[in-house]
Amino acid sequence: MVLQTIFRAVIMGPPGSGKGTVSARITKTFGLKHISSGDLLRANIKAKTELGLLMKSCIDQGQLVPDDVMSRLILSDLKAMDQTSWLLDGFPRTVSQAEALDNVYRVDTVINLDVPFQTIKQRLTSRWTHLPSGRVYNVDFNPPKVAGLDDVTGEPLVQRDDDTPETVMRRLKAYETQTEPVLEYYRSKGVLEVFSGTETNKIWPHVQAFLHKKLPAVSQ
Ligand SMILES: Nc1nc2c(ncn2[C@@H]2O[C@H](COP(=O)(O)OP(=O)(O)O)[C@@H](O)[C@H]2O)c(=O)[nH]1
Ligand SMILES: Nc1ncnc2c1ncn2[C@@H]1O[C@H](COP(=O)(O)OP(=O)(O)O)[C@@H](O)[C@H]1O
Repeated sequence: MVLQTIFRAVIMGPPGSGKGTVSARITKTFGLKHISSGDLLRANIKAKTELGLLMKSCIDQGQLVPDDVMSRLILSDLKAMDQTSWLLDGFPRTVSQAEALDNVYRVDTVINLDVPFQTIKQRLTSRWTHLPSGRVYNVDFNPPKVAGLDDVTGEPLVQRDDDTPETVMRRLKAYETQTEPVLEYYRSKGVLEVFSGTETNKIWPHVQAFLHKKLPAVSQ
Protein backbone atom coordinates (compact mmCIF):
# COMPACT_ATOMS: atom_id res chain seq x y z
CA MET A 1 0.00 0.00 0.00
CA VAL A 2 1.53 3.35 -1.01
CA LEU A 3 0.34 6.79 -0.04
CA GLN A 4 1.44 9.22 -2.73
CA THR A 5 0.40 12.45 -1.03
CA ILE A 6 0.49 13.48 2.59
CA PHE A 7 -3.01 13.22 4.03
CA ARG A 8 -3.85 14.63 7.45
CA ALA A 9 -7.07 13.64 9.16
CA VAL A 10 -8.75 14.04 12.54
CA ILE A 11 -11.33 11.67 14.02
CA MET A 12 -13.80 13.15 16.50
CA GLY A 13 -16.79 11.98 18.50
CA PRO A 14 -17.82 11.73 22.13
CA PRO A 15 -15.95 9.35 24.47
CA GLY A 16 -16.92 5.81 23.54
CA SER A 17 -18.23 6.69 20.08
CA GLY A 18 -15.78 4.22 18.53
CA LYS A 19 -12.86 6.49 17.59
CA GLY A 20 -10.25 3.93 18.64
CA THR A 21 -12.11 1.07 16.96
CA VAL A 22 -12.64 2.95 13.68
CA SER A 23 -9.07 4.33 13.79
CA ALA A 24 -7.68 0.79 13.92
CA ARG A 25 -9.69 -0.06 10.78
CA ILE A 26 -8.57 3.12 9.00
CA THR A 27 -4.94 2.44 9.87
CA LYS A 28 -5.21 -1.11 8.57
CA THR A 29 -7.02 -0.18 5.36
CA PHE A 30 -5.40 3.11 4.43
CA GLY A 31 -2.02 3.03 6.14
CA LEU A 32 -2.37 6.33 8.01
CA LYS A 33 -0.36 6.62 11.20
CA HIS A 34 -2.67 6.63 14.23
CA ILE A 35 -1.89 9.13 16.98
CA SER A 36 -4.15 8.93 20.01
CA SER A 37 -3.90 11.65 22.66
CA GLY A 38 -5.42 9.35 25.31
CA ASP A 39 -2.90 6.56 24.53
CA LEU A 40 -0.05 9.09 24.74
CA LEU A 41 -1.25 10.34 28.11
CA ARG A 42 -1.73 6.81 29.46
CA ALA A 43 1.78 5.86 28.27
CA ASN A 44 3.11 8.83 30.26
CA ILE A 45 1.16 7.75 33.33
CA LYS A 46 2.44 4.18 33.03
CA ALA A 47 6.03 5.38 32.61
CA LYS A 48 5.52 7.70 35.61
CA THR A 49 6.87 10.72 33.73
CA GLU A 50 6.47 14.07 35.45
CA LEU A 51 3.77 15.00 32.94
CA GLY A 52 1.95 11.69 33.44
CA LEU A 53 1.92 12.04 37.22
CA LEU A 54 0.65 15.62 36.98
CA MET A 55 -2.12 14.73 34.52
CA LYS A 56 -3.40 11.53 36.13
CA SER A 57 -5.76 13.19 38.61
CA CYS A 58 -7.23 15.38 35.84
CA ILE A 59 -7.92 12.33 33.68
CA ASP A 60 -9.28 10.23 36.55
CA GLN A 61 -11.72 13.01 37.35
CA GLY A 62 -12.97 13.11 33.77
CA GLN A 63 -11.60 16.60 33.11
CA LEU A 64 -9.60 17.67 30.11
CA VAL A 65 -5.90 18.28 30.69
CA PRO A 66 -4.77 21.90 30.09
CA ASP A 67 -4.62 23.02 26.45
CA ASP A 68 -0.97 24.13 26.51
CA VAL A 69 0.22 20.79 27.91
CA MET A 70 -1.79 18.79 25.41
CA SER A 71 -0.92 20.91 22.39
CA ARG A 72 2.81 20.76 23.21
CA LEU A 73 2.69 16.98 23.65
CA ILE A 74 0.92 16.32 20.34
CA LEU A 75 2.69 18.94 18.24
CA SER A 76 6.11 17.71 19.34
CA ASP A 77 5.09 14.17 18.30
CA LEU A 78 3.85 15.42 14.92
CA LYS A 79 7.07 17.31 14.29
CA ALA A 80 8.89 14.02 13.75
CA MET A 81 6.24 13.01 11.19
CA ASP A 82 6.42 15.82 8.68
CA GLN A 83 6.37 13.45 5.71
CA THR A 84 3.83 11.02 7.16
CA SER A 85 0.09 10.82 6.62
CA TRP A 86 -1.65 10.72 9.97
CA LEU A 87 -4.95 10.32 11.75
CA LEU A 88 -5.30 12.25 15.01
CA ASP A 89 -7.66 10.66 17.55
CA GLY A 90 -8.68 12.62 20.67
CA PHE A 91 -6.96 15.84 19.61
CA PRO A 92 -8.04 18.60 19.15
CA ARG A 93 -10.69 18.60 21.88
CA THR A 94 -11.04 22.37 22.33
CA VAL A 95 -11.11 25.28 19.89
CA SER A 96 -7.81 26.51 21.30
CA GLN A 97 -6.19 23.13 20.48
CA ALA A 98 -7.70 23.23 16.97
CA GLU A 99 -6.16 26.67 16.45
CA ALA A 100 -2.76 25.48 17.72
CA LEU A 101 -2.90 22.60 15.22
CA ASP A 102 -4.04 24.93 12.44
CA ASN A 103 -1.02 27.15 12.98
CA VAL A 104 1.23 24.29 11.93
CA TYR A 105 -0.72 21.91 9.65
CA ARG A 106 -3.64 22.03 7.26
CA VAL A 107 -6.17 19.33 8.21
CA ASP A 108 -7.60 17.69 5.07
CA THR A 109 -10.61 16.05 6.63
CA VAL A 110 -12.39 15.63 9.97
CA ILE A 111 -14.43 12.49 10.52
CA ASN A 112 -17.07 12.95 13.21
CA LEU A 113 -18.68 9.87 14.75
CA ASP A 114 -22.10 11.03 15.85
CA VAL A 115 -23.29 8.38 18.33
CA PRO A 116 -26.04 9.03 20.93
CA PHE A 117 -24.91 9.39 24.57
CA GLN A 118 -27.29 6.62 25.69
CA THR A 119 -25.48 4.10 23.48
CA ILE A 120 -22.11 5.23 24.77
CA LYS A 121 -22.71 4.91 28.49
CA GLN A 122 -23.33 1.17 28.23
CA ARG A 123 -20.25 0.65 26.06
CA LEU A 124 -17.69 2.36 28.24
CA THR A 125 -18.44 0.50 31.43
CA SER A 126 -17.83 -2.78 29.56
CA ARG A 127 -14.67 -1.60 27.74
CA TRP A 128 -11.45 -3.54 28.32
CA THR A 129 -8.21 -1.96 27.14
CA HIS A 130 -4.70 -3.21 26.36
CA LEU A 131 -2.85 -0.18 27.66
CA PRO A 132 0.50 -0.56 25.81
CA SER A 133 -1.14 -0.69 22.35
CA GLY A 134 -4.46 1.06 22.97
CA ARG A 135 -6.38 -1.94 21.54
CA VAL A 136 -9.92 -2.01 22.89
CA TYR A 137 -12.37 -4.84 23.48
CA ASN A 138 -15.93 -5.05 24.66
CA VAL A 139 -17.68 -7.86 26.47
CA ASP A 140 -20.58 -7.82 23.96
CA PHE A 141 -19.18 -6.26 20.78
CA ASN A 142 -15.66 -7.61 20.26
CA PRO A 143 -14.60 -9.84 23.15
CA PRO A 144 -10.97 -10.98 23.28
CA LYS A 145 -10.28 -14.57 22.16
CA VAL A 146 -9.26 -15.43 25.73
CA ALA A 147 -11.16 -13.57 28.44
CA GLY A 148 -9.05 -10.83 30.04
CA LEU A 149 -6.11 -11.14 27.63
CA ASP A 150 -4.99 -9.14 24.59
CA ASP A 151 -5.33 -11.13 21.31
CA VAL A 152 -1.92 -10.07 19.97
CA THR A 153 0.41 -10.13 22.98
CA GLY A 154 -1.49 -12.30 25.49
CA GLU A 155 -0.93 -9.55 28.07
CA PRO A 156 -3.66 -8.66 30.59
CA LEU A 157 -6.46 -6.24 29.73
CA VAL A 158 -7.57 -3.60 32.22
CA GLN A 159 -10.61 -1.43 32.80
CA ARG A 160 -9.58 2.23 32.62
CA ASP A 161 -9.82 4.20 35.88
CA ASP A 162 -11.94 6.81 34.06
CA ASP A 163 -14.48 4.31 32.64
CA THR A 164 -16.62 4.30 35.82
CA PRO A 165 -20.24 5.48 35.38
CA GLU A 166 -19.71 8.78 37.31
CA THR A 167 -16.54 9.71 35.41
CA VAL A 168 -18.13 8.81 32.08
CA MET A 169 -20.91 11.32 32.87
CA ARG A 170 -18.32 14.02 33.61
CA ARG A 171 -16.46 13.25 30.38
CA LEU A 172 -19.67 13.52 28.37
CA LYS A 173 -20.35 16.90 29.99
CA ALA A 174 -16.81 18.08 29.13
CA TYR A 175 -17.41 16.88 25.57
CA GLU A 176 -20.63 18.92 25.29
CA THR A 177 -19.20 22.15 26.63
CA GLN A 178 -15.60 22.06 25.38
CA THR A 179 -15.41 19.74 22.36
CA GLU A 180 -18.70 20.29 20.49
CA PRO A 181 -17.62 23.84 19.51
CA VAL A 182 -14.66 22.26 17.66
CA LEU A 183 -17.18 20.61 15.29
CA GLU A 184 -18.51 24.05 14.39
CA TYR A 185 -14.95 25.29 13.89
CA TYR A 186 -14.23 22.56 11.33
CA ARG A 187 -17.67 22.81 9.73
CA SER A 188 -17.02 26.48 8.98
CA LYS A 189 -13.75 25.46 7.32
CA GLY A 190 -15.64 22.97 5.11
CA VAL A 191 -13.70 19.89 6.21
CA LEU A 192 -16.23 18.23 8.57
CA GLU A 193 -17.83 14.93 7.54
CA VAL A 194 -20.46 13.52 9.91
CA PHE A 195 -21.26 9.78 10.29
CA SER A 196 -24.30 9.08 12.45
CA GLY A 197 -25.38 5.74 13.90
CA THR A 198 -25.36 3.45 16.90
CA GLU A 199 -23.23 0.57 15.58
CA THR A 200 -19.62 0.75 14.41
CA ASN A 201 -20.13 -2.04 11.88
CA LYS A 202 -22.84 0.01 10.16
CA ILE A 203 -20.90 3.29 10.32
CA TRP A 204 -17.60 1.83 9.10
CA PRO A 205 -18.59 1.07 5.46
CA HIS A 206 -19.57 4.73 5.03
CA VAL A 207 -16.29 5.96 6.52
CA GLN A 208 -14.39 3.54 4.30
CA ALA A 209 -16.24 4.63 1.13
CA PHE A 210 -15.67 8.29 2.01
CA LEU A 211 -11.93 7.79 2.54
CA HIS A 212 -11.63 5.80 -0.70
CA LYS A 213 -12.94 8.88 -2.51
CA LYS A 214 -10.71 11.24 -0.52
CA LEU A 215 -7.58 9.14 -0.96
CA PRO A 216 -7.51 8.27 -4.66
CA ALA A 217 -3.73 7.97 -4.47
CA VAL A 218 -3.91 4.94 -2.21
CA SER A 219 -3.26 1.68 -4.00
CA GLN A 220 -4.21 -1.46 -2.13
N1 LIG B 1 -21.73 -2.77 21.65
C1 LIG B 1 -20.87 -2.11 20.86
N2 LIG B 1 -19.67 -1.75 21.35
C2 LIG B 1 -18.84 -1.07 20.51
C3 LIG B 1 -19.18 -0.73 19.18
N3 LIG B 1 -18.14 -0.06 18.63
C4 LIG B 1 -17.18 0.02 19.59
N4 LIG B 1 -17.59 -0.60 20.73
C5 LIG B 1 -16.91 -0.75 22.01
O1 LIG B 1 -17.18 0.46 22.73
C6 LIG B 1 -16.05 0.84 23.50
C7 LIG B 1 -15.63 2.25 23.09
O2 LIG B 1 -15.06 2.21 21.79
P1 LIG B 1 -13.69 2.98 21.47
O3 LIG B 1 -13.30 2.64 20.07
O4 LIG B 1 -12.72 2.71 22.55
O5 LIG B 1 -14.23 4.51 21.54
P2 LIG B 1 -13.49 5.90 21.76
O6 LIG B 1 -13.56 6.20 23.21
O7 LIG B 1 -14.31 6.88 20.94
O8 LIG B 1 -12.08 5.74 21.24
C8 LIG B 1 -14.98 -0.25 23.29
O9 LIG B 1 -15.10 -1.20 24.34
C9 LIG B 1 -15.38 -0.86 21.94
O10 LIG B 1 -14.96 -2.22 21.84
C10 LIG B 1 -20.47 -1.14 18.69
O11 LIG B 1 -20.86 -0.89 17.54
N5 LIG B 1 -21.27 -1.82 19.57
N1 LIG C 1 -6.92 16.63 23.45
C1 LIG C 1 -7.08 16.48 24.77
N2 LIG C 1 -7.20 17.56 25.57
C2 LIG C 1 -7.36 17.45 26.89
N3 LIG C 1 -7.44 16.28 27.54
C3 LIG C 1 -7.34 15.15 26.80
C4 LIG C 1 -7.14 15.19 25.39
N4 LIG C 1 -7.07 13.91 24.93
C5 LIG C 1 -7.21 13.12 25.99
N5 LIG C 1 -7.38 13.86 27.13
C6 LIG C 1 -7.57 13.34 28.50
O1 LIG C 1 -7.49 11.92 28.47
C7 LIG C 1 -8.76 11.32 28.80
C8 LIG C 1 -8.96 10.06 27.97
O2 LIG C 1 -8.99 10.40 26.59
P1 LIG C 1 -9.31 9.32 25.48
O3 LIG C 1 -8.44 8.13 25.66
O4 LIG C 1 -9.29 10.02 24.17
O5 LIG C 1 -10.74 8.82 25.90
P2 LIG C 1 -12.14 8.71 25.22
O6 LIG C 1 -12.04 8.76 23.75
O7 LIG C 1 -12.65 7.42 25.73
O8 LIG C 1 -12.78 9.91 25.84
C9 LIG C 1 -9.77 12.44 28.59
O9 LIG C 1 -10.95 12.25 29.36
C10 LIG C 1 -8.95 13.66 29.04
O10 LIG C 1 -8.86 13.73 30.45
